[in-house]
Amino acid sequence: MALIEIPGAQDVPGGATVSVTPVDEVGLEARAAALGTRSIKTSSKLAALDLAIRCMDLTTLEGIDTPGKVRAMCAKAVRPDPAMSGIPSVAAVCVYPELVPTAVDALQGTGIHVASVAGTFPAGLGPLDVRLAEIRSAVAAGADEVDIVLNRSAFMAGRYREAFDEIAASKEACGRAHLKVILETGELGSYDQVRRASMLAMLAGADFIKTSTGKIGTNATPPTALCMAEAIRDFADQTGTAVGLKLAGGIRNAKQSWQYLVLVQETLGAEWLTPDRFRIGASSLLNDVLMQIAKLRSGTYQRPSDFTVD
Ligand SMILES: O=C[C@H](O)COP(=O)(O)O
Repeated sequence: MALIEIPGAQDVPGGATVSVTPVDEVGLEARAAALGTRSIKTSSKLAALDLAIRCMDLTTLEGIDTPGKVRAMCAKAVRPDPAMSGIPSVAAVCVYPELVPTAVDALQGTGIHVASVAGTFPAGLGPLDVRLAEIRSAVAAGADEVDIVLNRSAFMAGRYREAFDEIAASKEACGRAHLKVILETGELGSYDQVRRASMLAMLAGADFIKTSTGKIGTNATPPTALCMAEAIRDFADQTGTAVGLKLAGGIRNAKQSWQYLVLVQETLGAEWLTPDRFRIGASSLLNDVLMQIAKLRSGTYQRPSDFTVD
């Protein structure tokens, strides 16, 4: 059982030195595959899809995003399908800092959170003072949640203290806003590194750990999600602190979302299946979830053209 060696980590309020056990790659992939084949009853599927919407960060992170596009997305976040009764609102919308004021204005009074990718997303390699200023500015504009990217350059070079200190500084810059730390697991190279990065981010103060930016070829995968969920479980066991899990990148269909819900329930328990502890970040998932709900309710498929664009 190896320890992350972060000088002074014991001084982090509420923190402790956290052990990092090596990951059994074969066993992890086998467990993730087995969880993915669990059959779910129709009534449970409807409940799972309702939960997937309530835990969704409806996202647009394109260079061509406009206030008009964000306003339309916010309307969909509040009422995902005005034609169907009983469809909940999503948990949050996620936008670039530039568009936070638009989202805040559009969502006023709805209870839907505004999340923003601050800190020179998606590389997260701008000067630290620039990254921290961007975080403060997004929060000042009304962001409730900030998604930053782990400094993989420092982490992969073994400069754990630097990566840790940057997350801790970002947490401080967030003030009242919640901090999500994107590990960009597709670039970390091994499950051991995913587990180490998860532990480091949690120890540094992350409120959520998140798989991916959605900007590289490898996004959230079931084994990676399982690896992070197990790290969260072990961190909670060792420190008493419950950190949330956000799965993001390439989650496009309802089946993926209920498979991930099963994985989280089986690993972390039902108490993690709330928007406070679980999120799915997605730009193109909501319509498939709505289509599956309509199909399960009526027995027939609707056409994609019956829904507004995600
Ligand atoms: O944080 C969320 C991701 O950027 C969304 O990725 P996606 O566009 O593949 O759904």
